[in-house]
Amino acid sequence: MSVDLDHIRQVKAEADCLFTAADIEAAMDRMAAEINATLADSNPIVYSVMNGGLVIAGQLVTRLDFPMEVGYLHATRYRNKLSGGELFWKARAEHSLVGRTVLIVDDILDEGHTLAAIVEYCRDAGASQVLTAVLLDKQHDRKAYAGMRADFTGMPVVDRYIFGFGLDYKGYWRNANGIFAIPEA
Ligand SMILES: O=P(O)(O)OC[C@H]1O[C@H](OP(=O)(O)OP(=O)(O)O)[C@H](O)[C@@H]1O
Ligand code: HPA
Repeated sequence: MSVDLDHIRQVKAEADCLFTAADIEAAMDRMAAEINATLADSNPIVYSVMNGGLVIAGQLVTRLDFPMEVGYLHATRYRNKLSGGELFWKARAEHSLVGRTVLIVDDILDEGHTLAAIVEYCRDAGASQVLTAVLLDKQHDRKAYAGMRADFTGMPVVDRYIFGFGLDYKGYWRNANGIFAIPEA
């Protein structure tokens, strides 16, 4: 499928910056302090949820100062589209999860179906404790279940389609160093 790069560039040029790189750094510092205080003695496996979790997970783990294993899970619900569908698994855990503490790191808790399914999968695979960390928690009442929250959250974000710092717009701009919202129609 061909991509109109002029359109991709235009979306970035016209987007609203919701959080700067400095805002994100500060949020990751706060998250890391909480995670260091909570998980230091748990010998966890820390999983990035690909693709969106790649950027936050990479930068978060360097702030964590205790022994851990790291890896990735790949589950996608949006598949480069602007609204979510059925969860599609591309890669499951390589480690045995039996008796382990698992920390799942993702870019965003939006409706939460992705994280809910991953948590259920880790529990079913025998993990003794499954915790979740997200950079952003989108504010709306469409969560997978009422009151759903991650165990560690960086920042709340408004209910708009956003990109940057792992989040994509049509597969692009995961590399944008900030959180941006496409203009409202
Ligand atoms: O809370 P939800 O409504 O389930 O949405 C959150 C998920 O959606 C995005 O992934 P996506 O399916 O777009 O795949 P990607 O990580 O490859 O972008 C994001 O990275 C989360 O994993
Ligand atoms: O707002 C979003 N932007 C990009 N990817 C997403 N996945 C869930 N919500 C979003």
